[in-house]
Amino acid sequence: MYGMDIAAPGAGDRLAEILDAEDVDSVIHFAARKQVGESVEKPLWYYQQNINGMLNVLTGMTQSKNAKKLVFSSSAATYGVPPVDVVPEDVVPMLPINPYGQTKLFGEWMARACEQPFGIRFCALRYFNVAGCGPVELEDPAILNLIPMLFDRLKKGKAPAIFGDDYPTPDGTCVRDYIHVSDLADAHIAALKYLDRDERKYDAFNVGTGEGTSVRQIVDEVKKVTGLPFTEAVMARRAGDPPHLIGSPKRINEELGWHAKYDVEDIVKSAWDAWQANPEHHIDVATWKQVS
Ligand SMILES: O=c1ccn([C@@H]2O[C@H](COP(=O)(O)OP(=O)(O)O[C@H]3O[C@H](CO)[C@H](O)[C@H](O)[C@H]3O)[C@@H](O)[C@H]2O)c(=O)[nH]1
Repeated sequence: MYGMDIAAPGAGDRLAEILDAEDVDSVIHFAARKQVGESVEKPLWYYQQNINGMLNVLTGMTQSKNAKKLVFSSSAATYGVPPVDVVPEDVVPMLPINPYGQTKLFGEWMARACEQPFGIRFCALRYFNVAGCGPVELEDPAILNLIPMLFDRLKKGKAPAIFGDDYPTPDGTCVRDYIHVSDLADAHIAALKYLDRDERKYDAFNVGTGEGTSVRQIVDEVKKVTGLPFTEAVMARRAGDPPHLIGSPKRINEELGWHAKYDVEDIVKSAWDAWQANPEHHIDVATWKQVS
């Protein structure tokens, strides 16, 4: 294990040394800032973090002897507000509506530009909304996305928040395509195998299910799974949120042979099991009361 700030000056040179010392042939670049709302508040910091991070990863790879395969964590946020309900990879125009999505789209361009001159083999996985947990020991302790944010409010006895219910969607709340983190992990293995092929038709894949779930439906699932008798609160919209974002999995199904195995119930249940297994997060369901 090597620790480093991938966005810091000189990180590319240091990375090249590590890649060669360990004889690495493939890189999965996960390290980035990923909060849509925060990116709207701090755009320059997002550009600094995510673009410099990608620049340094590519610098390290181009300088190294063997590290020429790259799987990049891209995002559904690259699509902005797509003109179709279920978005395929080749939809145009791609117009991200927040700095986070812009950094991911630009990251794809940067990697693509390095293919021909440096022999980088690249593929972008455009994650839709990753949630849930595999083994409970691998819980993501960060409270940065909808399901952990709902649990966190419950832990504090507060009403879980719905950010806006006046969107042009069936129940007025934002619709997303939720993908289990274990399915996402499998998609990376499939992508690495794909990069071994000399003939590759595509370099970007949605990691989605083609199914949309609204924030209110997730809240209802949380009620069912936790058994907690809470009342949610509707708050103001959050800046930078598209009304709906659902990914077509057709390309990744056909080209990579990847299919999602888990549904939204599995996602919420596995997230809750991991939350409850963590002593710092655990909620005593029998005595729980909503205080505000
Ligand atoms: O307490 C909360 C938290 C979130 N939301 C809503 O729930 C939806 C999902 O929000 P998340 O923050 O969980 O996820 P995002 O859709 O904003 O973003 C996620 O998916 C994106 C792609 O769609 C990016 O990949 C990004 O990194 C990833 O966090 C949004 O409508 C958001 O407004 C609430 O209503 N209440």
